[in-house]
Amino acid sequence: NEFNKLIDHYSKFNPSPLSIKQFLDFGERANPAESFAFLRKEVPVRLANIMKEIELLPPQLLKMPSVRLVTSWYQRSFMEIAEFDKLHKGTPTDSVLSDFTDTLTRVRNRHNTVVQTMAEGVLELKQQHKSDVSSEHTIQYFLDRFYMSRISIRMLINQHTSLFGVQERPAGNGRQVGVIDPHCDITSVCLDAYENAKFLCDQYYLTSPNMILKCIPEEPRIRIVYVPSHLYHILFELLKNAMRAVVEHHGTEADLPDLRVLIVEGKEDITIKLSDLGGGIPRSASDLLFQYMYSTAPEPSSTNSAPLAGYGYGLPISRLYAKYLHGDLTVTSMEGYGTDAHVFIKAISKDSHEKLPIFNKTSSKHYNMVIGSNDWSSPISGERKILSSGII
Ligand SMILES: N#Cc1c[nH]c2ncccc12
Repeated sequence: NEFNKLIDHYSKFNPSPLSIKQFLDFGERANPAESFAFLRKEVPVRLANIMKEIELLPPQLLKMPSVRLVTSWYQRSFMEIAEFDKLHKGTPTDSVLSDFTDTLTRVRNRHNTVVQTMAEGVLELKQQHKSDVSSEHTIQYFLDRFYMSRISIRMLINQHTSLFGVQERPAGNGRQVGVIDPHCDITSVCLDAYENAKFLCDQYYLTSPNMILKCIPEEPRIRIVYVPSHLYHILFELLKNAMRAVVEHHGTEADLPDLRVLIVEGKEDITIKLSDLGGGIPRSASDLLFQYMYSTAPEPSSTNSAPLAGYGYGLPISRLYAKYLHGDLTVTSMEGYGTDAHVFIKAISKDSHEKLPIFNKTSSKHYNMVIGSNDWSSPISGERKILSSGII
């Protein structure tokens, strides 16, 4: 039908990753018509690419009420924006431009609860079906790409609406270009995140660890071209987890060991190390911190759910924010001692391009991949070999 033909049409195009420099140039030129000309095609292309992957999900997940709801939001948003691409070729009038910006705002608001709604879908699946290794792999692979796609589309929308939208949002220090700060001061974002995580920690535990922050070099202050709200999200999540570990390991009456944050400016990478003496977790558990299937647990009752409770989806999503501009996030624990989290950010803005999922044969292979038998020994000895022709 018309809808599927449109999805197939736009999914044939690869998403076009923008560099931070291009975002800045778009912003400094402040030309809404140029932004419109790019977005009216690029947003449907990115939506169609991820919608083709949604179709490849295990049927039992697709049937979940929450997943059906999210899928309906994507379909409606795709049609609304593809409409502009179809109807308004050439230079847009002012009213078309303001309608487009309003539509982008409506789309962004429609999708505000996508993360928790998908988590509910994963929970529904876990409660109705016994999860197996290959569907866990498929869901992990899909959700990383699905949430990365969502981060990238919301970035495009936020950049356009903050530059050209009616509600003047003079965010940040007034020198921001849209949602980007060309001189983002890492130390001040870190102090903001610490103050807010400390507030939550004090509110729940009536105590919280101090933070010692060190920069190398100390002067001049380390600044990057970055999206402050992304950096804040990452650091807030890591600081909450570190505080929770320290208070729960030492107890609320103890003299708590400080959190230590070290920010180092290298030629290629800027690294933020966040160390705590919160007793760490065993290696067997540290991979699980980033597993969506593992991190999805029934919501604890609202009364006793500690604001720092659970690791939820905060860590996997924080890692995606770091990866979005070709950085990374790792968590390394020494059980019985504490944990180091590292956030890696590209130091050179010309190395900062969006990292986007692409729907193609390679990505499709992940959805019908059956995890074969083990090619490494496991504790159970004497396992029989299984060949395609049967048991030997
Ligand atoms: N992110 C993060 C963490 C930072 N410290 C931690 N301790 C135990 C488990 C997770 C963490």
